[in-house]
Amino acid sequence: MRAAEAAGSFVYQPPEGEDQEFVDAPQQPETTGASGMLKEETLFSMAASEPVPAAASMPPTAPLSGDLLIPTPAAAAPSDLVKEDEENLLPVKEDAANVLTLEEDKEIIQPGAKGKLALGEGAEVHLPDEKDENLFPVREDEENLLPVDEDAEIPFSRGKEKMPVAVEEVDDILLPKTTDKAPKSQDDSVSTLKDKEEEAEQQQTSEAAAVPHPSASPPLDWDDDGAEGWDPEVEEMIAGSASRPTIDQAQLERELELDIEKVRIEDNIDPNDLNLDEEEFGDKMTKSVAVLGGGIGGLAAAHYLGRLGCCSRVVVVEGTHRLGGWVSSTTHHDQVVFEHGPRTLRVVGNAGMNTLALAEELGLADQVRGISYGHPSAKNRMLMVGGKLHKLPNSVKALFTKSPPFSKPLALSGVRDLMAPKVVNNDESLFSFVNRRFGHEAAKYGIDPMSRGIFAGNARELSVNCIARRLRDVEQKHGSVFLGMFKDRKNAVKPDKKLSSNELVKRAKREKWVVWSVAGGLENFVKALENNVLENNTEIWKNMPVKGMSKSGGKLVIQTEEKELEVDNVISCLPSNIMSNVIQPVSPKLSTLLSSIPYVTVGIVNLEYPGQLIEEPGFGYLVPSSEPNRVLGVIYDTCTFPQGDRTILTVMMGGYWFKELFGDDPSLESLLDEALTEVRQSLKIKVKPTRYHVRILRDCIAQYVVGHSETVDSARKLISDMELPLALAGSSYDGVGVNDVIMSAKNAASGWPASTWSLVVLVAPLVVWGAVPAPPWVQTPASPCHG
Ligand SMILES: C=Cc1c2[nH]c(c1C)Cc1[nH]c(c(CCC(=O)O)c1C)Cc1[nH]c(c(C)c1CCC(=O)O)Cc1[nH]c(c(C)c1C=C)C2
Repeated sequence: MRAAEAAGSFVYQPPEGEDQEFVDAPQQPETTGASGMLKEETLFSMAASEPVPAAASMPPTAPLSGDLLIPTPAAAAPSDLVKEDEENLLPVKEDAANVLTLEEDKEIIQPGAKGKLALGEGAEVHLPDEKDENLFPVREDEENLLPVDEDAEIPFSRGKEKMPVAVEEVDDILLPKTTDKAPKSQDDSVSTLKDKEEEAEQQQTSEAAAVPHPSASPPLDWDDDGAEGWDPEVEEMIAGSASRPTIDQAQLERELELDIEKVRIEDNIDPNDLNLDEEEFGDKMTKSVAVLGGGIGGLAAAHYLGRLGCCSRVVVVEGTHRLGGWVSSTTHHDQVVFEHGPRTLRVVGNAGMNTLALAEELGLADQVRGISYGHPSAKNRMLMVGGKLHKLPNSVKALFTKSPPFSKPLALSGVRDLMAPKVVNNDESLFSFVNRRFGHEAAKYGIDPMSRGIFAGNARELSVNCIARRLRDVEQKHGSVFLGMFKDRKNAVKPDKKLSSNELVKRAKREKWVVWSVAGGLENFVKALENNVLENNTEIWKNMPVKGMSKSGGKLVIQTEEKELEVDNVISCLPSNIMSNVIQPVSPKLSTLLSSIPYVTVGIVNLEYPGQLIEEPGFGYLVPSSEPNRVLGVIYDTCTFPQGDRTILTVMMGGYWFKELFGDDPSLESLLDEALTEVRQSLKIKVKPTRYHVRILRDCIAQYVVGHSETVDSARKLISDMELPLALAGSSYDGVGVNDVIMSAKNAASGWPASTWSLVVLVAPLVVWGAVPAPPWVQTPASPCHG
């Protein structure tokens, strides 16, 4: 269960006869995920002639699109729309642990908003009023234009002209813990703070701002980081294409101990295939396993357990009515898809290949849509600096040319790295590392926006040791990153041979995909995973938030509101902040460690406009934290996957700066206003969106701050010392990307002790996202995006 999933959702359905006023009124209820699966051409090459339904064509009973914040006891509703009066609230029962349960299938009249609410998947609501007919007409006319004058009030402003706000909040109602960082000083303006920080950072050239973590242990040796043995029979087993192997455990152990390095380099082991020795495997045949959390990690863990066929019982325990966690897609009545969380998956690296292989296994091969290396979305990554969009250099030649906002050719950063002195430390921030090795601009316009695009986080706090460990390790070993990567290239993680030979992976290589998604939205991946897991006789308990855990002999007992579950093993794919509460009765120390991992909240606004409005096609743009813009970045969704003659954008905001910029509890309308202002000012899009969707993802991305590796290692060591039959998996520990989460779940399911090894995969997104093309040392044959 994810924090957000505890919130539940509902759909607003206006009374008959009123909805025809809305141009975005769907002709049939919107769906999420596979239930709204699209045909190939629908999502990715929707006929250009397909009109956005006009107001007059709307059937009277059509539900309206848009989402509404869910008023929960733990998270005060940030929208007037639901705060207005008590009667507007959904009928809920609040249980002992402050968990909101929605009474499904009920419709209630919402007097304040002239409509009735009905529960349903997709958390949709639209609150019409008399003025709605004026909103969002499809035809272009004067009224569609937003005022150009920046000071002028835009027609979306709250209190002026009431808009049919389509909003939704996904809140952590189990643990209303806010870890967003407040500004260091309430009195200091953001820019003053930034100026001071920049001054200090510019001076800091050879001194690392190493911040040793209180529990810091000596850095792990890279070479110990995950390579053990490999047995082809075992690999066959985990791949599901062989019957249960007979393994000579002693021989396997000898091989593991004697030749770790050789095996790793020459045979491309799949570390996930380890630990399936006969004894343990035989043992597992009778074991029951609870998988906590039905996000992508929990489902993947259940899938791999099912594939191993080694457990007597597998139960996925999910706290909400839906699966998939932050992966969430809405399919509208006209088949237009909005993504509210992750939307594309990387191909690069073993973790990338593993997800592709999983997609194939799930029967999704012909639903997969790849974006090739030469595609504008793959090539054109932009930065918004000084109110202007700057394309990041995307060729080797461009590295030797001065390209704004960089004041010098980027190649000079490499030269600087060759000369900058090595600084010995245990860990430091990403910003500090890049600043001292590659210079201030590389930090300011490179790692800073990248950290916002991946972690929605602050590069000045994220850990280099954890996120770009290999770069730091080679610096420590060889004194320079470039030199070190070159000298150390043999030790780079090799592409897994078995994964490389997967048909879908081969296709991705052939077609040089960089990223991919699934027709109808990424949530269809979740649905396919769910179906697969159910076929394997895994039980899925929904609406069953985990309240606590206790030990019973060698077993663990999972407590939910309704029942208890005693199992031999537990794989927790819960976010660490939730798991921290669950594990408290078993180990307060473990609970404290887990609660120390911070999270950030992201505001997501999907905007849809008629026609093609993007002048320079690309993936979208990121905004460095030094810029005054109030958003993290904007994604050009329909540049990546066109959906007919419309432009769909996603504006991302908040993250580390959420509270500082928007307060604890901003209204969803205010976030919509922020998004529209950004799009108007930066992209000069002045027409009204025809459809939009606002969502706040509370505590959605774990922040791997300086010392994170030590925290995770300590947590896992404690579990091992206490001999708890528990594995920690998911985005709190081994990487925040979907690929990383799936790999982490696979490791947990196969019993391979998770370690910081898997964090190396995090280097890949940095390259994918880099201000520079991948240097030769990361151009592995498994990386089709880099040829
Ligand atoms: C909820 C918002 C998220 C932001 N980052 C992530 C989420 C879920 C997680 C994430 N985003 C990316 C990565 C690395 C690549 C990967 O592992 O898949 C991770 C872990 C990269 C990324 N960021 C954005 C997109 C469209 C992608 C994938 C495509 C690509 O690399 O080309 C956009 C984006 N995400 C966030 C922001 C602020 C942002 C801004 C434009 C936060």
